[in-house]
Order: sequence, then C-alpha cells, then structure tokens
Amino acid sequence: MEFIELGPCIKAEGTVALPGSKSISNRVLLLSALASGATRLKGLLDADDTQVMRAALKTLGIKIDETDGDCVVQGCAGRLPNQQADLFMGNAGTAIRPLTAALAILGGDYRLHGVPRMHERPIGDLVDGLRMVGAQVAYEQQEGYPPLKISQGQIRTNELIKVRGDVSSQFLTALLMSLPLVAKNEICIEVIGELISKPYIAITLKLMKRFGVDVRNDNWQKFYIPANGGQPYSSPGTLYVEGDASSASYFLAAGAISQGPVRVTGVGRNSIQGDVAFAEALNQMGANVMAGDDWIEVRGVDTPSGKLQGIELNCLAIPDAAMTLAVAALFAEGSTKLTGIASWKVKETDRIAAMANELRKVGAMVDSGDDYIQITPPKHWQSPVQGIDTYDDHRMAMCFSLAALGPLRIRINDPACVAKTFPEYFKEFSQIAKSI
Ligand SMILES: O=C(O)C1=C[C@@H](OP(=O)(O)O)[C@@H](O)[C@H](O)C1
Ligand SMILES: C=C(OP(=O)(O)O)C(=O)O
Repeated sequence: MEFIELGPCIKAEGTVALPGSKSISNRVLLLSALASGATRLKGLLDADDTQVMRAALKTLGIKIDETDGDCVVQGCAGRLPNQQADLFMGNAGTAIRPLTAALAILGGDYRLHGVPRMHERPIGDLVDGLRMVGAQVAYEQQEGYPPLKISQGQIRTNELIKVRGDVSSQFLTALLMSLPLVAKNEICIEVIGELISKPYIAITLKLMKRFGVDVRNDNWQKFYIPANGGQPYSSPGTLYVEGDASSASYFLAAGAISQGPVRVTGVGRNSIQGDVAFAEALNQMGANVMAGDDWIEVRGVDTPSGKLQGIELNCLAIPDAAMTLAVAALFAEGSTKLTGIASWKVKETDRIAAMANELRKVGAMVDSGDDYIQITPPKHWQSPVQGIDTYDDHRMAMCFSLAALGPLRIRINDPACVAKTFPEYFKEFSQIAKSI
C-alpha cells in the first residue's frame, strides 16, 4: 500500500490558492450543458468528481472545449444530442444524482454506475421522486442503489412532488435542477422529513438563478419552480467558480492549531458555500479568524491558555467541514461533541466509524452514536506504525494530515484518494506545514 509520512511539524504558515469548489463546478457544468448558448467557466475544479461529470456530458454529446485553461460548454438547450449512453460516475454524489434526474426527466436509454462504494450509497429517495412524475428508472442490482437504468417516461408535472430531505440534500438539488426542463406549469416540490445540508440547496438555487430560473423557497419545506415554455436555462456568459470552502477547512485548521498565519484565497466572506461557516466554528473554539472578500485567514488562538477549546456543535449544515473539526478537536482543551452528522454514514465511507477508529489510533478517547461523535484529546499522542487508514475517503486523508501538527510523525495510507476533490492536496499542505 502506498503511504505518505508527515511531520512532526513545528509550524504552519503561508497562503494557499484554493482549487475550485466541487459543489459549484458540478452544478455549473450541468446547468451550462442544459442551457441555451455557450458558457465560459473560469476556475472550475479539475479532480475526479468533476472529471466524471465532464466525461459524462461529453458522452451525451455536449461540446466542451478546455484548450485555453477555461472550460467552454456549448449548451444543448434542453435537448441532449445522444439519447443512449453508459455513464461511469465514479464516487461523485454531485455528478450521479443531478445527472440521473436530468436524464430521467428528458428520457432516453441510459445506464449510470460507479465504483463499488457508489453502489452502496442510497439514491432511492430521488428515484421515488422521479417516479412520481412518471420517469422510468430501474435498479440493476439492489433496490434503492445504483447502477440505474433509465428509459423514456411520460412526464407529468401537475401533481405535488415529494422528496425526502433527511438522507441527502442532493436528491432535492437533483429535482430542483431538472424539473424546470419540463415546467409547463408551476411545479411544487415538498420536502418530507428534516432537510439536511441546507446551505447546499442555497447553492443550487443561487446558481439556477444565474442561469435564469428563480425558484421560490417557502421555508425550506416547499420549493416552487416557475412555469416556463420548456426552455428554462440560458447561459450567463462567463461564470467564475469560487475556491472550495471545504478544502479551505484543512488549511484554516492548521492556522488555528499552530500559530499561523495561514491564509486561503478564492473564498471569502461573500461566499455562496455553507462550509465557510467552518471559520466561525474555529472562532468559537478560540481561533483568531479574519476574512475579506476573497480570503480567509487564521492566526493561532486567542484564548487565555493559548489553546483551542472543545465545543459542542450541531453540524447539520456543514457535514463535510465537520470532519475537519473532529480532527482539530485533538488539539483542544476539553472534549468536542459534534452532532447532526448521521449523513456521514452514507458518504465516501461510514465516516462516523472511520473517524472514530482513526482518532483512537492517535490516542484520543472517542464516543460515537448514530448522529454524533465526541472526541477527548489524547493524553499521550500515539503514531500508529501501520499508519492512519483513509478508507478511499479524500476527507479522511486530508483531515489526518493535521495530526502531523502534533508531537509525532504520522503515516497516512493511500494518500492518492485526495484526487476525488483535491489532487494537489499534499503538495499544498507540505508548503505551509514546516517540519523540524
Ligand atoms: O450538494 C452538494 O454539493 C453536496 C451536498 C452534501 O451532501 P449531502 O446533502 O448528502 O449531505 C455534501 O456532503 C457533499 O459533499 C456535496
Ligand atoms: C460527501 C462528499 O461527496 P459527494 O459529493 O460524493 O457526496 C464529500 O465530498 O465529502
């Protein structure tokens, strides 16, 4: 097995220009493809999750030109050139879920599949929502999970559409982005159960608006898609993709654990990404945080003891950056309890189990349940000889790089899994984290 050894680092200091946001990149790729006109995308993320989206769109006949560093997408005005395709979606939730919905609504003869873990990640709530409007979607193996087969349906949009919101917000995002394609009348989507990850729905709505569709959000329970003539999306011309706020969290945490200053550029106080709230959580732990329009910076901590303080925090709105808090908690005084994280179980791996296992390996005391994890920092740090396992989860690898800011050298297994969203992660980390 491949591994990387890091630290022990005496300080973390410097500036990191963030790669593009995964969530924004995959949404704008799809919206540009469905829109009329060409869209120039600047700052798009180039990583596994966005590569599978680009490749799928190309297979569907969308022209994407990447010759000059930008990505120029020729929209198909809601009519995909290829009505038959076999599409590999890797392990990208932001690719398979919205694309499944768009293809099921437009109709054709499609198959969508991914890596083995993708076939364990639920999609049943989305399929149920799509079947409600007459889309034809079938499970190839296990009921409720990819691979999926899509065929031509008879789409009806005059009834209320319901979708569960408590497993993944990506199902609602997928319906929101695809239903305008057939909105001859106003369409209402009702969310059943508590909607998790709300800031990601906010990203979806803001980006749809950039492409001309203004959805009315009635208290996060009902969403109204306006009637249009069947050609809803139009290109905004040029669109800039923000830096990834979840990717920012590792560097900001490094700036808090050490003296910093560590600055990230590409996201700032006006970001449309919910994970910028990670900086507020760090601040609650005592970190010294500053932000401008296009940057966030952390300079150590501002507490009497000079150490981060453990907190209790509901992380329903920041599921991805919450993982970074779990590892930052190793460096805090007192325990940290993160709640509202039940969705961790159905992501790249069972993140509650993975996080608990690996935090224990460095000496922390960990208690966890269905929707929480509580971390008490190590009395005596340990460096596991066999290394920290990463479970093919990019965030496990990126989070545990922070353990190198502790007193011991740390080995991270299978570091290449960061390619899902941040292929250059370890290069960037080693530029700011300085070893003895
Ligand atoms: O819509 C999105 O871009 C995302 C939504 C979140 O998923 P859930 O809604 O499943 O929590 C998040 O974890 C994921 O990385 C990206
Ligand atoms: C949950 C994640 O990814 P996905 O978009 O595949 O759901 C993630 O990036 O942490």
